[in-house]
Amino acid sequence: MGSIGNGNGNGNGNAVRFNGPIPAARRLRQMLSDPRKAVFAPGVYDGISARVALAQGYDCLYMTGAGTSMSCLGMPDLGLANGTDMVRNAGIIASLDPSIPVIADADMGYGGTLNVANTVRQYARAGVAGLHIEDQVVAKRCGHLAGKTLISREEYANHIRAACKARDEGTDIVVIARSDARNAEGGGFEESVARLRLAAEIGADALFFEALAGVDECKEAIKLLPRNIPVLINIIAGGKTPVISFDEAQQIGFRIVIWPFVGLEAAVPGLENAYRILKKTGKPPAEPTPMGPAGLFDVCGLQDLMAFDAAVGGSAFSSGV
Ligand SMILES: C[C@](O)(C(=O)O)[C@H](CC(=O)O)C(=O)O
Repeated sequence: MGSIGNGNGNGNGNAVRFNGPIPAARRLRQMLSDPRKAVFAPGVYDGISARVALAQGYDCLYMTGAGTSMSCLGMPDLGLANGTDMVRNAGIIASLDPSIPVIADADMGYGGTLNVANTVRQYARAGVAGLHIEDQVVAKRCGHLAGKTLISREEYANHIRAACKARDEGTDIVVIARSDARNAEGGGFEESVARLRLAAEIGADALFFEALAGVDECKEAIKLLPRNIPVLINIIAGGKTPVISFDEAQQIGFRIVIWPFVGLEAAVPGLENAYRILKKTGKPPAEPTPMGPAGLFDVCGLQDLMAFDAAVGGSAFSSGV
């Protein structure tokens, strides 16, 4: 069982071995080991959204799977992004600042127990600090949509066991068990509680109760789930869960707060507006003041890259850009 805060995987003889703990995962475990503080993780969906969020000084990021599907494939969150799409995006985001832990959506682990274990290994190798695995079928959908189908409790238990066993091969990656039972066919509040308790017994490091409906239900969930294990709340405007602030979530007892769509909700109207104005006027919008290529590239680390080149004796940028 991966215990929050110890920073060690407990290797198992036959398994694939890694060279040592992943710093970002260890950092996330440290953050989760302080019961007085919740982890604040804004959603990012690609390299530039991660850059913009990092510049604001967050100490953790959340890679949204829905956002990955939309930004990388132009598709809604209907299980169309596969493991390869997801691990690639997660690796890009996690590599931008390896000292800042990234919690990444890993959907249902993309198949059976072997796929789940492989997903955990690949995310760990990509530098992801934590990931969540849910109990929907492979043809999944966003947790806040109707018509979700669950795998059985037994199968879910096997998947969480597989994720924990892969984690224990020597990485510190934080395994977050998610249950979508609350608003799925044949599920319900009690079923989510039962599944998350089971996941905690198996060895999950944290729990994600998807689609909690209402503040009272949030409080009830915290009361019913094991005290010694962090619980994540997923806040989406227009979703099932009430939009509460970080402080309110923390007060209720949540230990990880994610806002998957905060960046996308800002970006999409901005893009729509810019493309509309360009089409209508034949010119890009004058407001906000265009940043220009260097300004945009600065957001993506241009200055650091130029400094790196100079530090190793290069002159590629000696007369500026
Ligand atoms: C958290 C989530 O898995 C995500 O991809 O960000 C989604 C968000 C969404 O599609 O509303 C989920 O809640 O299923």
